[in-house]
Amino acid sequence: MAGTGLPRVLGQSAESGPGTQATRRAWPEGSSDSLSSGGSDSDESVYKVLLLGAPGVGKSALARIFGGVEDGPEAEAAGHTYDRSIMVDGEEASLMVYDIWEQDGGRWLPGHCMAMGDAYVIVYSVTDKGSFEKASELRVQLRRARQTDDVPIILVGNKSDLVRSREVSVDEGRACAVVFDCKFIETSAALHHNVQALFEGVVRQIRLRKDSKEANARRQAGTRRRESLGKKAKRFLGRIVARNSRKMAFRAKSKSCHDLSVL
Ligand SMILES: Nc1nc2c(ncn2[C@@H]2O[C@H](COP(=O)(O)OP(=O)(O)OP(=O)(O)O)[C@@H](O)[C@H]2O)c(=O)[nH]1
Repeated sequence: MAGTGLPRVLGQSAESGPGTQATRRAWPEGSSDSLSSGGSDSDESVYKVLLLGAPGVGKSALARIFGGVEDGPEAEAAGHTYDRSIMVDGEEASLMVYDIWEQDGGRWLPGHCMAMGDAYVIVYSVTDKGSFEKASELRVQLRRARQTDDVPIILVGNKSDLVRSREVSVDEGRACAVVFDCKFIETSAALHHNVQALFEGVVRQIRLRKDSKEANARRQAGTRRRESLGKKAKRFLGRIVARNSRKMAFRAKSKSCHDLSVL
């Protein structure tokens, strides 16, 4: 991502609370994502994503990369909330990423943080076993706080570039994700490795649940409409063509925790 310069600030969000500043940006040029000048600003269409994790694991570093904010004075000015639209699977998604966990002297209450997210990214550092244990605790807390909600949770092992000081293996991270029924990815904020995949994965996980809920509701209501043979054939072909689309992903049965494009 380096070398492309800072993306243009496209707008400010009214959602940012006192002490925070939201920036709306787009992935830099040359990225596989399309640039966007921001989608709808209505609350329902903006997915709230909260970063949780022990201090120093790289939450802010990941959030800043998402927000397109470089380290330095601009990072200080950017605050803790980043608002941005990204294209995922040909469809625009607006995300509000909150890096507010245990920030601003505890102004943001943990209970509030646990209640407000449409998705959660629990970060630990692969160089810090303690932060890995903390991630498990947070997962348990989150499960308690959102018992009835099927809210997407992605466990992130950050600092994967620090190979020599690694304390948590990939297998341990993956096993933890399987036990806690969440998704898993390793990232390096320092190298910008997998950061884009992480946030795209967040969008896919939110969409998959939405699709799943809608399908269940339709089934329960018994409103499956009868389709003509032509329509059925068209739909079938459409599915084959859109193999990588979220609709196909939704149908995929895999429970693989490291594949962020399936449930
Ligand atoms: N080598 C390496 N260093 C990283 C990485 N991510 C973050 N860091 C460094 O780790 C330190 C802590 O990063 P932050 O992003 O401030 O961590 P945080 O989780 O937001 O910390 P708190 O604000 O205290 O909760 C900084 O010096 C970062 O430069 C990474 O992927 N690799």
